[in-house]
Amino acid sequence: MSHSEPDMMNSLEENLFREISEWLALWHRFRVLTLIFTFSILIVVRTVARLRHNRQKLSGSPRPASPAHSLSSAEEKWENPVSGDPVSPNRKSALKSLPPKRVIGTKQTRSATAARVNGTNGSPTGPSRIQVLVFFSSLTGNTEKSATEFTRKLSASLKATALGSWEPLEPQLHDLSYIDYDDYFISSPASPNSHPNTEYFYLFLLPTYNIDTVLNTFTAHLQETHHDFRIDTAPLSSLLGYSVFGFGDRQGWPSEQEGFCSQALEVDKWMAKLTGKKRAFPLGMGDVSLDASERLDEWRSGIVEMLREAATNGGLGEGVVGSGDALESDEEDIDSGELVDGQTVPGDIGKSRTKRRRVVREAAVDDVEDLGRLLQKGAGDIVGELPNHAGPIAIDFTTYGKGPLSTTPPLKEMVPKSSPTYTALTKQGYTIVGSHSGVKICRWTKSALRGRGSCYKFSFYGIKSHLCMETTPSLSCSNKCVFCWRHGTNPVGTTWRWKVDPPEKIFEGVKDGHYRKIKMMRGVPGIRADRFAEAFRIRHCALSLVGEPIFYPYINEFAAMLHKEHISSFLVCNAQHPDQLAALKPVTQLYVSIDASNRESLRRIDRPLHRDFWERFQRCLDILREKRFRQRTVFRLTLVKGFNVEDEVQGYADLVEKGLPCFVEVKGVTYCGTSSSAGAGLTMQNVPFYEEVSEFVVALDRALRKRGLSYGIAAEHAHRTLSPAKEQETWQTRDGDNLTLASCCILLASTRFLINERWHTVIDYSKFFELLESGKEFAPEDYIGPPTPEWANWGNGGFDPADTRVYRKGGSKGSLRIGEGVTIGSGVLIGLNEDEGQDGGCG
Ligand SMILES: Cc1cc2nc3c(=O)[nH]c(=O)nc-3n(C[C@H](O)[C@H](O)[C@H](O)COP(=O)(O)O)c2cc1C
Ligand code: SF4
Repeated sequence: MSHSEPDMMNSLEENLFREISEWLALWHRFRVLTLIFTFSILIVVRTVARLRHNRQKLSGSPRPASPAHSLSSAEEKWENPVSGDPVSPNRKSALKSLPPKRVIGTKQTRSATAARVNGTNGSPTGPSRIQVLVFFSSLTGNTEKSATEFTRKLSASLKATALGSWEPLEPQLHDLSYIDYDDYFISSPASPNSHPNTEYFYLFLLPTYNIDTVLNTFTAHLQETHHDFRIDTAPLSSLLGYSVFGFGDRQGWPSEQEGFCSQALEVDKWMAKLTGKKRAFPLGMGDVSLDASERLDEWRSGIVEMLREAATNGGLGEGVVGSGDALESDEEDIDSGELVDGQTVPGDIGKSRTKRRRVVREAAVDDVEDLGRLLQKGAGDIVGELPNHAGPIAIDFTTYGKGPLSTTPPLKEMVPKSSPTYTALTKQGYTIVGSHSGVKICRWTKSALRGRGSCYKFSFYGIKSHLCMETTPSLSCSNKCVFCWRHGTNPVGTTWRWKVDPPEKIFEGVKDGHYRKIKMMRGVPGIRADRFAEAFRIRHCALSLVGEPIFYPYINEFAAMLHKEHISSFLVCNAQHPDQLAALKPVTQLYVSIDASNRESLRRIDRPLHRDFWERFQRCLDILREKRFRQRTVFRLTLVKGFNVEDEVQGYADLVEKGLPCFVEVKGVTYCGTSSSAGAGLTMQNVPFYEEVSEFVVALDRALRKRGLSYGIAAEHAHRTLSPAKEQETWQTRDGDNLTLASCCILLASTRFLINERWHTVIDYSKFFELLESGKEFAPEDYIGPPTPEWANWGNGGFDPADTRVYRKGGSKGSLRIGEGVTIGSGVLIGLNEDEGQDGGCG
C-alpha cells in the first residue's frame, strides 16, 4: 500500500514539530546552567586579555603627553619610554605584543659602576651624556612655576659648567600628574642605542599637602614598587642619583614634626630605597612664605657642583651610609640606628666595634719605647723637605735654651702611610694629612648638619658645629693620659724627631680632608641642605683633636693662615711645653688642660713622659696668667672619679688662683673602653654622673669665692642623664648617632664677662679679626659678643631651641653616665670614643 503525498507532508511536519518541542524542552530544562557556563567562559577570556594588556605596559606603552613636558620642544615624537629611542608605529605594535616582562634592577657594585662609567665592561666607550629629569607636582601652580624656572636655570648652569667628557642633555621637566609612573619608576631608563653611555639623574620638586593629592598616589606607587615581589627592591639603582626639594609653609606647619614638607621627606625616603640609597644631594626644603626661592637656588648650585664632581670622578664617589653607594644596605630609617661615621648597622655594632678594637690592638704603638726601634730600623729612610721654610731640623721642645743639636739624625715620617698607626687612625675616621697632621669631623658637626644641636661651644661661645673643623698639626704628644681616646695608637715622645711638613701643605690638606668628609655626608638621611651648603665655608678651627698642636714647629704660621681666612682658632695644649706656649701668638681662645690638682694625681692620670712634668705644668700656668689680658684663656678640667675629683676642689681652686683664666670649663671623662684605659685601671665607675659634675662645679665656685676670686657659674651644655636615684627625671637624647649619649660641660667664667648682670661668654669673631689685623695690642674684653643666650645659662640645659632634640625610640629609661658605653644586641659592651660620645678635643 502506498501513502498519498498529503499524508507524507503531514508526517514530516509532525516530526519537525516534535523535534523542536524536544529542543525547547531541553532548553527550558538546562537554560540556567547554559547561561552561567557561557558567562563564566566570557569572564575568564576577558580577564586573561586584560592581564596580558597590563603586563605589556611594563615594557612600553606610549607615554601620555605631559603639559609641562611639552615645554621642551625635544619631545615631539613618540619615544620608547624606557630607552628614549624613536619608535615607528609598526615597532609600537610589536612592543605591545611582547610577553609580560619581569623587571629586574641590578644592584650596582662599585666595580660595575666604574666599569660602566669607564666602558670597561664591554659596553661601548665614548663621552657620557647626563640626562636630568625634573619631576614636579603642583595644585595651585607655585611649584610648577618654580620648577619651570628651575629647569631653565639648571640648563644654563649645566651648559656653563665644565663637565669633562660628559655632555649635559637638555633637562626634561615632567608633571607627576600626567606621566605614567611605570615609565620611570619601575626600572631606570636605559640609555638609547644611539648613546649607550647616558646617565640618568632624577630631581623632584614637590609641595606638601595634608589633603589627598596626586602625591599620595605617587608615594603609594613608589611604596608598592618597593614591595612588589616581581620587582627587585632597588630597581632604580642604575640611576646616577636623585635628590628631592620640598616646598612647604611654616606658617601652618612650623616644624617637620608638625608636617612641614612631609611629602618631600616621604618621597626622599622611598627613592632612597628604590635607588639603593643613591641620594646624591641632601633633601632641600623651602618655606614658600619666607625663603623658598633662596633655598632652591642654593640647592641647584649644590646639584650642579655635585654633577661637576661626578663628571670629574666618573661617578658619585665615596659616601657614608645612605649617600649614593648602592652597596650600603642598612635600613634607610635613621631612627633604626645608623652610625653615620662608623658605617655600621645596628646588628653589626658589636661585631664592628670588636673588629675596630682588633685593628687597634694589632696596631703597633709608636710610643717612646718604640721610637728607638723605629729610628734604628728606619734611619736614613726619609728626609724632610720644607720648601719656603728653614729646612728639616730635629727640634727638641723639651730642653731649655739649648743650641741646635750637633748631630742631626736623619728624619723619618711620624706616621708613614705604611705604618699600623696610619691604618688604625684612618680606620677611626681620621684623614692623615702629610706625615704628622690629622683632621676628622666630630659627631657634633654631623648632628648640627641634621639640625639636631651643636656642641657646647655653640652654647658658650657661638660656634656652630657644622662650620667647625677639628684638626691637629701634630698627632704626637708627650703624655699617655688614661682617658685618652687615641687607643694608644698615636706616636708619643718628648722631642720632635720627625720630618716637618710645611704649614701650607697642612692647611690645604686639612681643609680638603674636612670638606671631603662633609661631602660624604650628603646622602645621610636628615641632612639639612641649607646647613650642608653653609658647611663648605669653615669658620672655626678646634686645634684639639689628638696630640699636641704646639708640638708642631710652625704652629704660629699655621694659626696665621687660619686667621687670614677668618677662621677662628681654639687651641688646646696639655701644659707640658712652656717654651712653645710662651712663644705662641694670640689665638681666639687658648686652652690648657688641667687634668689634676696635684703632682701625684697628674702623674697617675696623664702618665707624662717628662720627668719634670709638674714644673712644666706650673710654668704653663704662669704663662697663661701673663696672657690673660691679651687673649681669652681657659682651664679645661676633665673629671675622672677616683682619680681627680674627690678632695681636689681646693687644689683646683689653688690652680685657678695661680693661672687666673678667663674661663674654667668642667666636663666629665668619657670612657673609651680601650685596653689602654683598662690597663690604667679606668672603668665605667670612673665616669661621673651629671649631678656629680654639677656638685663639683658648685663646690669649686664656692671655693673660688672664699678666696675672693671673682668667678661665677655662667653656662652649661647638659645632655644630661641622672643617677638611678633620680631616674624618674631621666631623659635621654640621641644626637645624630645611633647611641644614646650623655654629655655635659659646665662653664665657670671670670666676672670680667659679667656685664650688667648678664654673662657675656659669646665671642664677636669679626671684631677679633679686625683687632688682629689692626696690628695693635688688644684684650679679651675687646671682642666680647652678645650676651650668652638665655637657654644656655646655668640651669637652663644649654640646648638651642631652634634645633630639634631627638629622643631615642624605645630607649631604655635607665641612667647612662657621661659618655657611657651601652649594651646592645648580643650583649657586647661598647665603649665610646670621646669624639663620638663627648665634646671632642683632647684633655
Ligand atoms: C590645603 C593645603 C594643605 C597644605 N598642607 C601643607 C602641609 O601639610 N605641610 C606643608 O609644609 N605645607 C602645606 N601646604 C602648603 C603648600 O605646600 C604650599 O602652599 C605649596 O607652595 C603649594 O604648592 P603648589 O602651589 O605648587 O600646589 C598646604 C597648602 C594647602 C593649600
Ligand atoms: S666638639 Fe670640637 S670639633 Fe666638634 S664641633 Fe665642637 S668644637 Fe668643633
